[in-house]
Amino acid sequence: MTLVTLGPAGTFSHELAMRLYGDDCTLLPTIGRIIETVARGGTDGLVPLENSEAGGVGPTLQGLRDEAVFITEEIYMPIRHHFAARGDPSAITTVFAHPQTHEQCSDFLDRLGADVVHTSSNAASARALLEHDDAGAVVSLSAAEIYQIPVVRQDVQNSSRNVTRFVRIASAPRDGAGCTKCSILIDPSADRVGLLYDLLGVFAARSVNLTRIESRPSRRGIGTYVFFIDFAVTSGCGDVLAELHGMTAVKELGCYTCREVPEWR
Ligand SMILES: O=C(O)C(=O)C[C@]1(C(=O)O)C=C[C@@H](O)C=C1
Repeated sequence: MTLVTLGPAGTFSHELAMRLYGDDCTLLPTIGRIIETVARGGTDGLVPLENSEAGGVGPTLQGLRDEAVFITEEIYMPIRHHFAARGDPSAITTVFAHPQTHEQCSDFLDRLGADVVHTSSNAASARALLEHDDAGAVVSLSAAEIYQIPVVRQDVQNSSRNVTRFVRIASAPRDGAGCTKCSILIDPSADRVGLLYDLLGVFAARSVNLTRIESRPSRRGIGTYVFFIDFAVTSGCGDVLAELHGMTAVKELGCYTCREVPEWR
């Protein structure tokens, strides 16, 4: 089966897809298109979900909310960013960087003081550099190698423990075997006193451990939110889901296995 992930060649998503699943990848330019393609069926996808420094990846959270896709595996990968430049690095006035990368390398980029131009991926940043003699770009090592651009400074990420959590997505949920975590999206149609307290109380009452909660705008106007919730698989999970369904709108985003990949090089 071919796997769809973020292109062009040399993104972290592409690098991880090749490490885990081999060469058979279809590369698309946006996360939104990857998720739409997976929802149509026939292929799985690999997308970034959150980063230890920059938090949730907006287009992935949006796609999980809007499309009929399910998480089937989560993968944690350490992320190292490098600064590449053509020409004199001290004369650079423009740097190409993906928005997530910008946040993960904000200390370095702020100190550099150049204008940051956002791109659609780290590989797109490397490609943009090919067309500009006097610019810089923040790129992955694979992108620097593929597009043959010189790295002038290694490891420009804010934190040496920079990790991105990727998810494999499919058009159908996986069966429960071996799953360690589940994700849901809660969309409370109306705000009321104690709503979040009541929702979280359902987990506490069954001793189910919440591993993440993230609120995102509902897109129904300012001040209304939806909640992305991850929780560990334990015996009380089925009861938690049944109870939540009785209280509010819940979208089940899948239960999945977990793996961590080591730093590559
Ligand atoms: O642009 C890439 O290389 C990607 O694979 C995307 C992405 C992301 O959006 O989080 C993946 C890993 C890093 O956190 C930075 C960028």
